[in-house]
Amino acid sequence: MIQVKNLSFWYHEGSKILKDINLHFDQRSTAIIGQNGAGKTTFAKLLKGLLKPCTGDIYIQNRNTKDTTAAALSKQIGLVFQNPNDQIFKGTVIDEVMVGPLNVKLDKTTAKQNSLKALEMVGLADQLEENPQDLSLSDKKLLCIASVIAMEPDIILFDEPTIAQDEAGKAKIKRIIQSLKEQNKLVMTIIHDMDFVAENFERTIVFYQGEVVLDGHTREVFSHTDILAKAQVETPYITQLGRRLGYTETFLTTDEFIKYKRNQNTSPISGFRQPKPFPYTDR
Ligand SMILES: Nc1ncnc2c1ncn2[C@@H]1O[C@H](COP(=O)(O)OP(=O)(O)OP(=O)(O)O)[C@@H](O)[C@H]1O
Repeated sequence: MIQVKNLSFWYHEGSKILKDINLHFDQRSTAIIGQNGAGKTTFAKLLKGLLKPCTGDIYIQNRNTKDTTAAALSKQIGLVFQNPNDQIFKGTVIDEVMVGPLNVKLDKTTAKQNSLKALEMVGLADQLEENPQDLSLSDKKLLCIASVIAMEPDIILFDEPTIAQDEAGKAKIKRIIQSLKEQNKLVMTIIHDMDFVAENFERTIVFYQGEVVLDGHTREVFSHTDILAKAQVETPYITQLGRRLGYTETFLTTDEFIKYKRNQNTSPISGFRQPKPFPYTDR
């Protein structure tokens, strides 16, 4: 789906933001993580074609981003910005979502059908005539997701989808991501929410000071606590809890941890005594 070859990028000569990145993206859902300023958003803008490599090349479904524009790549790759206000221009929800499909030259009927389908998917189908500026921040983010989905790109890249979302909002985004995966889309995200990464993404890539320091299955990546600490990235809460309890396993979800505990007869922590069942009998 995407090939990144020897990519380097700088905004100002002499201060490299991305350093000789080589990556290949297949269908696996992928999270890109790393401390503030590691170069993640810059990388996303390069993938979308909004910035061009200073050296090296990026191929989106075999199209070199240097030979095309971000607008022309819209059928291949859609970027949902971190701040919805960067992406909202129209006076009604339905008009806002139709901007993208019309720009990629879909006829009006198909553009409307795609937009209604996308709004249904994000749960905003009953607010077609609302002014986007009157929506909550959480719904504005869902609107921006719908605007990208309506263009039907094969690759959807989210920048911090869970910011400003409460638990219900996160659950909605989880369902949207799941549904996109079922449609064989490549779903990628830049994100600081490690619990969300662990629960939803098969592959994780860690950026540190413009370089890729870890790349692999999410469980494997979160098992490298030493490299993650150096890259100033926390592991998910449940992974930390498992480690602090003395387990060598890398747990990714609470359900996994509970299942493991239920199947286990003895605690691996030396000297740890299982609590005696009630009523206590040794007094
Ligand atoms: N338009 C720009 N001009 C100059 N420098 C920039 C520009 N945009 C970003 N930078 C710098 O590039 C570096 C990487 O920024 P980038 O936003 O890509 O990091 P990030 O990993 O996405 O960070 P965060 O997690 O805080 O969003 C930072 O040092 C930032 O200050």
